[in-house]
Amino acid sequence: MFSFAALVIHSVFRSDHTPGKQHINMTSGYVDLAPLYGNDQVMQDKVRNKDGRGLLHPDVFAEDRLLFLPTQVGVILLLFNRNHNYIARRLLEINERGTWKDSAHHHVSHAQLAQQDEEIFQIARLCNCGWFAAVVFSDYFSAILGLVRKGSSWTLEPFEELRNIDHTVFERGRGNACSVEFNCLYRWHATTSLEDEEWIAHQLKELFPDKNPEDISLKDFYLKEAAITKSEPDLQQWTFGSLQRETEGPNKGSFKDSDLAGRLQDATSHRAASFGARGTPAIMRLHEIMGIEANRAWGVCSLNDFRKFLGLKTYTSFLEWNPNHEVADAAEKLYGHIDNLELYVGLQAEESKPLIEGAGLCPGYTISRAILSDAFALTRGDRFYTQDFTPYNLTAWGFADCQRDPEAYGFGSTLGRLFLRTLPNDYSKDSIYTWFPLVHPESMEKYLKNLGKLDGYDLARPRQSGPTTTVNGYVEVGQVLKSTDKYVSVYVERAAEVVKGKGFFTASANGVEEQKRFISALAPSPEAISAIGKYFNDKTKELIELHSFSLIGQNTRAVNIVRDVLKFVPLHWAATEIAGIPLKTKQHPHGVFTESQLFDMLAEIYQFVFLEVESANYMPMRQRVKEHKKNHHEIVKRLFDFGYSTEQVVNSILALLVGATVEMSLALTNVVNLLLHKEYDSEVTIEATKKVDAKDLGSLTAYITEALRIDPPFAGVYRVAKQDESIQSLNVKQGERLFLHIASANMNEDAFPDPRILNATRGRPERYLPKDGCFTVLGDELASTMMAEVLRAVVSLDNVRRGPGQSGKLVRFSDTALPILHYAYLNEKMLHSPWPNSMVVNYDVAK
Ligand code: HEM
Repeated sequence: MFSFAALVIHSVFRSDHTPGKQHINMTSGYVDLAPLYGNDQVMQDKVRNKDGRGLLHPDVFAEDRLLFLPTQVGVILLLFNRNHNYIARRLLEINERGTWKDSAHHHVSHAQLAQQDEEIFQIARLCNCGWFAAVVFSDYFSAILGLVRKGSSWTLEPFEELRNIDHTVFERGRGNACSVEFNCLYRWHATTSLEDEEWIAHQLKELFPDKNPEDISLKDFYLKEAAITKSEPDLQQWTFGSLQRETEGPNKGSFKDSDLAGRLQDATSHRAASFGARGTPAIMRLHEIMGIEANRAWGVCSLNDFRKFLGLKTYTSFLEWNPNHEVADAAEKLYGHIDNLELYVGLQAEESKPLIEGAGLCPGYTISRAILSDAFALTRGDRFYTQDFTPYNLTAWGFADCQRDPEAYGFGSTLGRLFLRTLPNDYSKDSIYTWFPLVHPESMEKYLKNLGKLDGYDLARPRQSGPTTTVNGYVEVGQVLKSTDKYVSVYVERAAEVVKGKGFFTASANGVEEQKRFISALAPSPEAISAIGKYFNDKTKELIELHSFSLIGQNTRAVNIVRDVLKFVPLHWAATEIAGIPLKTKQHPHGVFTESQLFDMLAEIYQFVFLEVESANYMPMRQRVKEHKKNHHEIVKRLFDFGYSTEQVVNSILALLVGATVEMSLALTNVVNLLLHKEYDSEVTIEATKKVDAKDLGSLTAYITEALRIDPPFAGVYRVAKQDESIQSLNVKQGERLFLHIASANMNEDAFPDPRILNATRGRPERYLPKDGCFTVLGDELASTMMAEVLRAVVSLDNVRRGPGQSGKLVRFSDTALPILHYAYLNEKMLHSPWPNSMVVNYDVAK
């Protein structure tokens, strides 16, 4: 808590220590992460890597004063360095305006690189500052106001547009200058924990080995500070708190994740001290003298003057200010009259607020009253958080990414999301250390117990999880996929978290048998398979017809093939034909769910069970998915009405609904996208487009197989090894988590000569890696037939082609942070999602 506070104050204060210049604040006075980015161009240039991607050097920051603070202060700031780089990488990958190029894959001139580096860097910086402010207004304020104890995710909204009573606009974004009084009331040295106190003692011993702490003078201190500043090494070499940078490997130059997490978790488990008179540790005597001297040099007002200014009652006696006789007497002896009580001492030694219901931080009342006004003024006055805080300036994704999320776990925690993003193997998805890092774990346990929410959290310190090994080789991937007894998926455990009882066959231990039984009931004969195929062909044509619109004066029609057709064909079949859930459409207004509602529910279940969920989203999504199951009483009821009698069958239907719809839609999208390949920037060459014969089901199926080799719906799958094994160069250990990168393995030159050529007549079907997803759920024949019939309907359109400009493109990007997604898309909230939502095609009709 107070280490984060130290970051806030270092963002807004940097008093010059040069004699005669102490009144100068050398930083901006805004919550702008100046300790990370520096206060001027010279310093900013030192932290930037400038290779065209807008990145910072790994694990650096600009503020040398942090090297003298307890280690965890610098560690939190390093996480903001990592967050900057995460954001910058995503900005380039998403490339919303299409103006940047990745120099790893394209030739880019120096001038262009410099310009794009500047653009990406500045946007990432704005977004990262948005994150910092979001932490201030979530975790930090929640602790200050005591909201976290109540389980509330409410917070102050200082940035909003407000009106005065006479309807004029209440000012915002008009600038800020931090007051000296704010500097004075924000010196919270009394809260230093015992562990940090020891750390300061140790540090002073190192700086002044020959002196007792009480003998160190201000002059000694300033001289030492100046000498250290002069001899500072390059900031890429800085280390602090005995942390060591890695000297080799892919993380060269960075600190070890586990070291950083260890320091943070230690700090969470250390108790802060309370505010109030005689609370500041003796070892910080000098720091306090500096504070008092600075305030006198600035000529600040008295405590009573300050209270008058704030509209508070002035004190009439020392005892009223602090009812502790010893403290009041001492102050009276020094200052004579209460009106003479100086501001610094008056604020720091005022009686502190008792820890009672509704109380939060518990400093003295005057500090607590003033701090919020100041915090409000300095953030609301910042144009970057008000008028200029727009999707235009931050990009749509960046703007969405840095919003405080009241739905986030930990009652809307932002720090938890930051930890899971930047230290993914060292913070766990449900630990209280992750979601309430500013509160002592023992206290948090009590609060959660009172709220009846202990169940949702793990009280233990997070355990480290091993990193995943990515397997790219064709032979290795194939071998692991085939050895289903030696390498298991984690779907079973995932499904068990949200689906009660047996029968969810797509994620169950004996799923293959169950699946076979189910499919033989569904499609017992070749005729039955043909009939289902016909349904898919008819439905595709029907949806195309329904959603097409004409272009004026031409015999051209257009349809959003992804949003209105491919997304919903499999859904219609599974919902209405199998589960008996009528969909709510224009023609059937009394259906149960709209197409999108059902798609979104099924997509979330699919993502939760089969895909990788961004760690910070895991717990909220788990909750929602459980709710979907509950809300599914309608589906379930209908299934029982339909004649099913056991939970097992209901679960089987759900498994089918989930496994045969959303992923098939994505696969179809990729196939159609390749089919329309023309005029599209791609590395793939299409050899056999003309050979796609709408009349020949076999040719359509071969085309689909080849298209999905080149552009599979997901990049790969996860497996866990049940024992040690060596496969060619791969040495697997029992318990190791493997990510089988199927998309890479599919590009193997030996198995598929000229792998980037889409050639539907390759033959040698055994060379294709085992198909996953809907092919496993429905069986190869049924799934292939369904998809081929959809494709047949699309290729039968006369002169089918991409819609003009952006409308005809499948806008997507690779997201290296979620490797399982071959491509990611921006959803309607502008956050990344595995599911596509738009691509327009045009086709001709007779006049
Ligand atoms: C426990 C570790 C800390 C140490 C060792 C420490 C040390 C110092 C030192 C040496 C100064 C310079 C004094 C001066 O310039 O007059 C200072 C200033 C200051 N400290 Fe701390 N501090 C710590 C924690 C905190 C915390 C938790 C806060 C409040 C949230 C805080 C607030 C301030 C403020 C506002 C200043 C004035 C900064 C300026 O004017 O540039 N400090 N501290």
